[in-house]
Amino acid sequence: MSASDQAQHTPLMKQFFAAKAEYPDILLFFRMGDFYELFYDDARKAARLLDITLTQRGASAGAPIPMAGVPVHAMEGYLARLVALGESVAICEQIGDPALAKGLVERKVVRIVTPGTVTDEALLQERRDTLLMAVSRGRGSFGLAWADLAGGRFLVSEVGSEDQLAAELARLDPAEILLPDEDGWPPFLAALPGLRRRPPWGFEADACRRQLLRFFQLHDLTGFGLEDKPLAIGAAGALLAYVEETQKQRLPHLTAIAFESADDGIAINAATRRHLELDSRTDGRVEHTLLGVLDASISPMGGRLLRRWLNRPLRDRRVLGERHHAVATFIESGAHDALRERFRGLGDVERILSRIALRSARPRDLSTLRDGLAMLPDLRALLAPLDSPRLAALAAELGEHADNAALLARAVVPQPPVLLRDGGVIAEGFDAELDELRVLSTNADQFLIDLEARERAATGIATLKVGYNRVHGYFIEISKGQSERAPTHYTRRQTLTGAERYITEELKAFEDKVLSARERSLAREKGLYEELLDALNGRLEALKRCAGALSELDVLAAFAERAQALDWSRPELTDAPGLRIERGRHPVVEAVRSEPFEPNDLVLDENRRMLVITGPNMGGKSTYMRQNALIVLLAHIGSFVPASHAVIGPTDRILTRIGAGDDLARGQSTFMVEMAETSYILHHATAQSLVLMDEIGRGTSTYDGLALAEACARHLAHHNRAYTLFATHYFELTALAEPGSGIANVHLDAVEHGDRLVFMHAVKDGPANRSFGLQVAALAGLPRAVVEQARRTLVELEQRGAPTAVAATSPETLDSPLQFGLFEPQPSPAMEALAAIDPDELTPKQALEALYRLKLLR
Ligand SMILES: Nc1ncnc2c1ncn2[C@@H]1O[C@H](COP(=O)(O)OP(=O)(O)OP(=O)(O)O)[C@@H](O)[C@H]1O
Repeated sequence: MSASDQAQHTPLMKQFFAAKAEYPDILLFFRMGDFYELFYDDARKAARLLDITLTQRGASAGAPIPMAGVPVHAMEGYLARLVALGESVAICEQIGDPALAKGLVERKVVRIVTPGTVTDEALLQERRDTLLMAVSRGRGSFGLAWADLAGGRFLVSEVGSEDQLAAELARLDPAEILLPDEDGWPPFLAALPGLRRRPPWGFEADACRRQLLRFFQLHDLTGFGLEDKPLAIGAAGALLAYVEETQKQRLPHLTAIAFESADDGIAINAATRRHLELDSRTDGRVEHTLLGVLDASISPMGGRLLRRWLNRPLRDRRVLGERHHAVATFIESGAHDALRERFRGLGDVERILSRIALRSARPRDLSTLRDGLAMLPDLRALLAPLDSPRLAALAAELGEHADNAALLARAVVPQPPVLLRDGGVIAEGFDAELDELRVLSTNADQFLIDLEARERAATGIATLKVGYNRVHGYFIEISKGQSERAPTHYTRRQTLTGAERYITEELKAFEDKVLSARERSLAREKGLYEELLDALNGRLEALKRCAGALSELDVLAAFAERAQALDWSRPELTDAPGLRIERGRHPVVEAVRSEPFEPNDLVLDENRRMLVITGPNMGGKSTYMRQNALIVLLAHIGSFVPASHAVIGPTDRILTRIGAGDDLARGQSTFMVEMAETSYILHHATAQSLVLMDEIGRGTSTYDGLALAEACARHLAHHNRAYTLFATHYFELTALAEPGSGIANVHLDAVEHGDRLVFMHAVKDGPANRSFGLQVAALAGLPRAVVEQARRTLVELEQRGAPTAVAATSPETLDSPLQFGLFEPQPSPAMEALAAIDPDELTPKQALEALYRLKLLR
């Protein structure tokens, strides 16, 4: 629509176009009375996304205007849906009172809601961070900044490759991503929801550095460890500019930037995260995930911290050792039960503090904070006798906060109303002036009752009433029939069908006094509330530390509860390379199964780096592999583990290749995905990595698959020297386990009981001897005729001697290329003789002689 077109529009639509011009890319909610209306393309888009009716509004500039609207009272729900879809919304309000406005009421965009910057309780998920992220780019490397505005956290990092960028995006799962508006970004980024392109100069390091210095009021960024990190600075600056632009207010709760080094965590790439189903399943559901089993935290902030920990296992054995020790201390003392009981009344202190900083805290936020702070002495007393360095440190971090607790206890009524608007939040006795104003307005009721009685007596009209209405104020009401008897000093104020309303000098004077007292009392209360927020903001840093300590205590207490309830044990993290797990279990499979879970051991060390795992389908190969990865992961977040004992050496990465469906969205076939993931593993696995390979080569023809699987196994064992669990259906690979090769065979088993197949689920040394593929297929309900046909084909194949053994593997031969010739039929004199015979040329006698000759050649 051109400017000249717009000139012909109605004044209202002109106002709309002016507001829309400032926010061309996002939806504009335009307040009109009890509705927020959307027009033109916004209306079409909202109608589609929110399933609301697309209508038309009159005509402007000669054409009807497409329009859709949402009622003001239901706005939060619609906003929540839009931000969940990655959409942003500018909210344009009516400024001033429409009743008083001459002509068009003034309107202004007062708030911008974007998926990554929301802080309203109603728009956030309780137990999941909502992150805004910015990504900057250098030569082959990237700077990342992410902020959790609702939690008051701001972090940055730098990564050296697209793969690492993808891994970080998968880990952090931001709701909104800011990218410089340039070409050449990897395709996986373009597909993410909540993507927002920003001018590239906004990511420029020097300008961003200045901006950060201004925002944090610093002289240099060394305190944040950022001085030599231009990419991180560029991302942080771009992020901050966007936040300031959209929030239109101060952000005192962003007090620092923390640099997160990738080396501090165990690297887990996007595929591995998906395969291990840490906090969501491949089908997107969250039940039956590791988080589902592990998260026994009570407060929402504890839940969020636990999820953060789970997604970033650490390598620092000192930190982890302290966590394990804290969990053990809880279990020994039983103190976690009492602590958890207290936490039930805790509330989301972390987010409340952010709302206090952003000045959007509601009265009940303050009472929740008050009750939380009042708990601190009790919590500290529970922690005091415990002998654990981490718990002692957390008790100190909690702080005293006696002054804050006392202030809130004095200031806020025990159960405040939802909104400050109607008053009644600040407690009696907190402020003398407020108390006085309140007495005035409360005494009003008695005054009116007295007045009514007096006037009834004076006039003799028993039905005379004193009342109040918002437009006309106080009045004396006399029914029509009696109105003749109204005294002369009554001035008529309003005539109704059945009654007349009057005012008197006395009532008017009273009205002025009371109304102003009520107004002043509300204003006073608002002022006091603001002062209260100021006071709390002055102590924000210490309060935030307290919230952090509360969250961590909640998580550690939850670990203790889980360890006890599920019979998990304290893992041992050592310098010695390798992995020894006794009676390990899969935490999720165990939780879901009704029958008992069969525990299994695992030993991997310098001389036993790879296990080739064979066994029937459904035998438990995948479960066994994953349970070991999950045990390693749990140990590295500070949790106990589902095993009777686990000793775990240094681990830098967990890498998995586990079958999943086609990645049709990215146009890749199953085999392509399989090979891409395998390639990533072969390029990244080190001698400290734990690698799970499940059925490599299954996605292609038998020979190709076998050849690839074998070559990958050799590479992992010899070049990467990673600790590898290699599950396969190719029995040929069991031949890799030669003495000195560092490779060993283990297998799972099943036994047939008549028609039934019983899976033992126990991992035993050595290769499997049968696959039971047909039995499992029959169990799965394949038609009997098909299974019978398959059985006949199998017998034939076995008689023909289909692929059998791979060359024996010794360290010397590990490097040699795969010998394809092994799989081809060996030349045999009998076969050659047979090929030379033409049956049509032979007499019966010659045929018989030929047969005798062939028998001799065999
Ligand atoms: N140790 C165990 N104890 C009890 N049940 C188990 C155990 N391991 C596996 N199971 C059960 O067996 C099922 C199949 O296990 P899993 O998927 O690991 O088999 P698989 O050998 O990888 O099969 P496939 O080769 O078909 O992929 C699991 O869903 C689980 O219910």
